[in-house]
Amino acid sequence: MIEAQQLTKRYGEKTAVDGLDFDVKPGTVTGFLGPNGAGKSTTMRMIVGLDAPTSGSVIVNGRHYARHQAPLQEVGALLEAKSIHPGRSAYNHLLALALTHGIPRRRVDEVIELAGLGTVARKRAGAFSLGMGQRLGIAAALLGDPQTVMLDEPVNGLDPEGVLWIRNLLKALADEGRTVFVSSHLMSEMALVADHLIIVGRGRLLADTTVADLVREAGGDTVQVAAQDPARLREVLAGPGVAITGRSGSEELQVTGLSAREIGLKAAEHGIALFELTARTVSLEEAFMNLTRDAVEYHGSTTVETLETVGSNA
Ligand SMILES: Nc1ncnc2c1ncn2[C@@H]1O[C@H](COP(=O)(O)OP(=O)(O)OP(=O)(O)O)[C@@H](O)[C@H]1O
Repeated sequence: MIEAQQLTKRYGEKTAVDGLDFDVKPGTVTGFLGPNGAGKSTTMRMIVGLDAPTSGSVIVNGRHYARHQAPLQEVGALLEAKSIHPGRSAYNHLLALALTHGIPRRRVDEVIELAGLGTVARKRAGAFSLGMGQRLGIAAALLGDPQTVMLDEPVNGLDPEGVLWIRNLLKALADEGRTVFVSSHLMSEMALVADHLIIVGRGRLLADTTVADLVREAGGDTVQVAAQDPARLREVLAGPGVAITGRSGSEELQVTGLSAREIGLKAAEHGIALFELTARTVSLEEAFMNLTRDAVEYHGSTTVETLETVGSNA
């Protein structure tokens, strides 16, 4: 469990993290999202005591990181991959970490196996590809068999097989009851792996929600309908949990609370002709863009609207 209370970090004039309150709970994968410069890495650094908060606090498994007697056995973190002596082998790197933290030697072999590094474990880490370096960083994070695992951009540099491996690993860690906190810019990946999301922008909390709720709030469960007799269709669709909007005089309606299939069946039952029946799918990426549009620190020259137009023509 990670608990942040009014967590704040200022660097001179710059407020990198601004009064964050959130809990990361065990047993689920929690995604940590935000545009570039939103304060994710600074928050993660404060969680493991690499940066001190200007005010507020963050505790892991009930204590400040530095107060844990065996921190590697409490929190495993991947913050910067490849912060490894380039001349040392992966095995020796992990062994040195294990020996200095009271972790048995056999655990080194276990995490090497777990991270799929068996064939390269005796090679110099300096010659590792980005993906191998990520795997080694993850092996190091898991070395202490920690209750809380925190990974900053773990899929960065991994090939498709590696991405799948990470996805399964994160889910398995959460299924074992661990707290899993993971940042990524890859929304499609987050949609597949995370149950819960903490979203920040300009250091502030923008959302603490589930993937499903975020997508739903962005209009992800709306069905667009065009009918010959929209007034009659409104009557037959009305019911608990169903919301229908549409301009008066227009044959188009937007319906939430019913699937396209349910609407089609009801319309057929009452002999109402439909001209359109389209389930609106909103990706996590679109929902994220809607939420963070005003919090993006580094704007490119291409607007979201342009991207969407290009996408729909493709
Ligand atoms: N040591 C520092 N000194 C001054 N400013 C810093 C320092 N570290 C971070 N910042 C600033 O704090 C803000 C938050 O940075 P941070 O790296 O935490 O964001 P992030 O969400 O991890 O970004 P990214 O997605 O690009 O990795 C940025 O504006 C950054 O420039």
